[in-house]
Amino acid sequence: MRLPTMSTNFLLAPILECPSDFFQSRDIKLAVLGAGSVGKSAMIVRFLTKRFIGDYEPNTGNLYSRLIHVEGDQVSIQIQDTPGCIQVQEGFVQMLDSLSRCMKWAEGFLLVYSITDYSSYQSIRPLYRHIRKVHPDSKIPILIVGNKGDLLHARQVQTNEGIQLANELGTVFLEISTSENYHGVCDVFQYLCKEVSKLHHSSCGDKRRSSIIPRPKSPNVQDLKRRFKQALSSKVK
Ligand SMILES: Nc1nc2c(ncn2[C@@H]2O[C@H](COP(=O)(O)OP(=O)(O)OP(=O)(O)O)[C@@H](O)[C@H]2O)c(=O)[nH]1
Repeated sequence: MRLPTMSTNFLLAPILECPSDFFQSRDIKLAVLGAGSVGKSAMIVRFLTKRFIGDYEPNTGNLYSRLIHVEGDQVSIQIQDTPGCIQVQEGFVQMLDSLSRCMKWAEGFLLVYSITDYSSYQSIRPLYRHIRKVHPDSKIPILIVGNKGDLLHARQVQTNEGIQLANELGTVFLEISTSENYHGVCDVFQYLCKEVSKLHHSSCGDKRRSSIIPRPKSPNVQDLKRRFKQALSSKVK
């Protein structure tokens, strides 16, 4: 097969410079964080399998990869489950190195507390600040989730407190029950995937715009005629 000649190379150049993910979307990388046994693993498994599985080994940080549909498009997602052993001291998060690495890696975050555990709610603000420090770009999507919404008799965090916190931090908030409502869990992940995909598309648009090579100006017709005449007259001489 013949390779493209110079002129077709010129046409291809701007396209080849665009990263391949312009045509095929990149993986969506999400992290689920929360202090204590707030239901992180249960939420992820519920979203990916539709099943609520009650008992998990204390989580050491599983990474889940799946193909899912977001607004009709198939996308590949990776979800990092994280250990709940996050300590908050004087408003600052103490965490393992692996968790810090995960924070850098992720492009969208679910911050989960349990409505039955006030201290898990109190850790959301420091976690949020930590993410903002790692990602100073304010666009990174973060969603606050109050889980275990079915355990009303054991409620320690009022729905209003979740809403207020989200308003204060400028994020979105949802109260859900992983055990009782698959759709709530699904909404949470779908929302985050959509937000991350929007960012992918806008960043690819920016890269594409900056990678387009300006097209050389084509000589105008008068100029071509003049050069043609010149060439002819020099041959006649
Ligand atoms: N009633 C009720 N229980 C839940 C819900 N979500 C999770 N659980 C239970 O809460 C416990 C902890 O859930 P996990 O998913 O292991 O929590 P985790 O945040 O991953 O915990 P770590 O591994 O300690 O980080 C389990 O017994 C779950 O069955 C819920 O919506 N309602």
